[in-house]
Amino acid sequence: MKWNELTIATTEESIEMISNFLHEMGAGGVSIEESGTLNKERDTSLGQWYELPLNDIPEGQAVIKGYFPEDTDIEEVITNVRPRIDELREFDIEPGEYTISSVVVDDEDWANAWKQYFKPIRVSDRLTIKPTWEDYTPSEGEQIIELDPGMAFGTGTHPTTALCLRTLESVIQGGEEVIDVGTGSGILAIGAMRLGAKKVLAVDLDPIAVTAAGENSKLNGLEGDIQVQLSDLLGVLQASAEGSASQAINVSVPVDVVVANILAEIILLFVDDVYAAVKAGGTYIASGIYKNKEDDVASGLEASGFVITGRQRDQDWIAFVAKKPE
Ligand SMILES: C[S@@+](CC[C@H](N)C(=O)[O-])C[C@H]1O[C@@H](n2cnc3c(N)ncnc32)[C@H](O)[C@@H]1O
Repeated sequence: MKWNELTIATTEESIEMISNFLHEMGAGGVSIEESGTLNKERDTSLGQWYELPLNDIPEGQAVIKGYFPEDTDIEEVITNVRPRIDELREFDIEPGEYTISSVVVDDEDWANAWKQYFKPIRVSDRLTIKPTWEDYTPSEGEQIIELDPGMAFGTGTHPTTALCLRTLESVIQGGEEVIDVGTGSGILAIGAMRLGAKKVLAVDLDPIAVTAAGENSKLNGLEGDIQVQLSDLLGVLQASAEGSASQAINVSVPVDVVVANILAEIILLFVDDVYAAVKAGGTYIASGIYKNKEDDVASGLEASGFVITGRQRDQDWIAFVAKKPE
């Protein structure tokens, strides 16, 4: 298979936002090269994976590459991404005199290259993410999330994912029913099960993610407990209530916990639907929120009736823990 490789040369401070834009616009993967990557801690890095710099990248600069399926209208992606990059200046993020270019590459050129940098990561007290191709012996009490993210988002290296896993660890007591919205590789659904949840309904709008999450659930022997559905946000719940869903869902709504690692704009779009889908006393973990949207999301959560009980932070990202009052 061939891919459109879209390369954006910009500043290090723009990496987080531009990587997210590329994911949102349908990139199957994003890679990042920046100056001095060799000296940086890999488990606190942003983006899907980091490459060692092949060229000399000047201090403070970065090269971000997004990989789009061959049939993508790449000119349209470029047209759409430019104003979003320019807008970063309004949030005090300076993308510099960035450049954008694209070439068509073969699958093999990139699809496997990143694997050598994806190593087992202890992401929280109890959870370790282990790539399928790595050998790893867990210590006592350590729970393993076996993962081959393929082209779906969710290796665990992104702060927004790590925040969700750490928060799930404090929220899941055992026996909960959970909905994971925007499951990507299925990493949060598997994490929730490893922490003691009873069942997870995992949804994503992207068919690549649905396939990856299904395969990863199987890899972990959890295909009977995690149901993966193609759904626009919580649309599947409505379809299920109306009797038009393709199959019965595996959780009883309202559920104990909803977790969503999606950008702030989307979190705000469906906050009332989440409120309806969570039990009184239940928890909503809302992640994917960049610092400039913190106040908007807090207001949106409170306006829908949630009480914010925690804000976890990692770098410039925030995950909210919100409770539905009893
Ligand atoms: C930031 S990734 C999170 C992946 C994984 N849950 C994690 O924490 O690493 C966001 C995911 O949300 C999915 N997504 C975006 N918009 C969506 C929507 N409207 N409905 C369902 N999923 C959506 C994307 O396809 C992507 O897999």
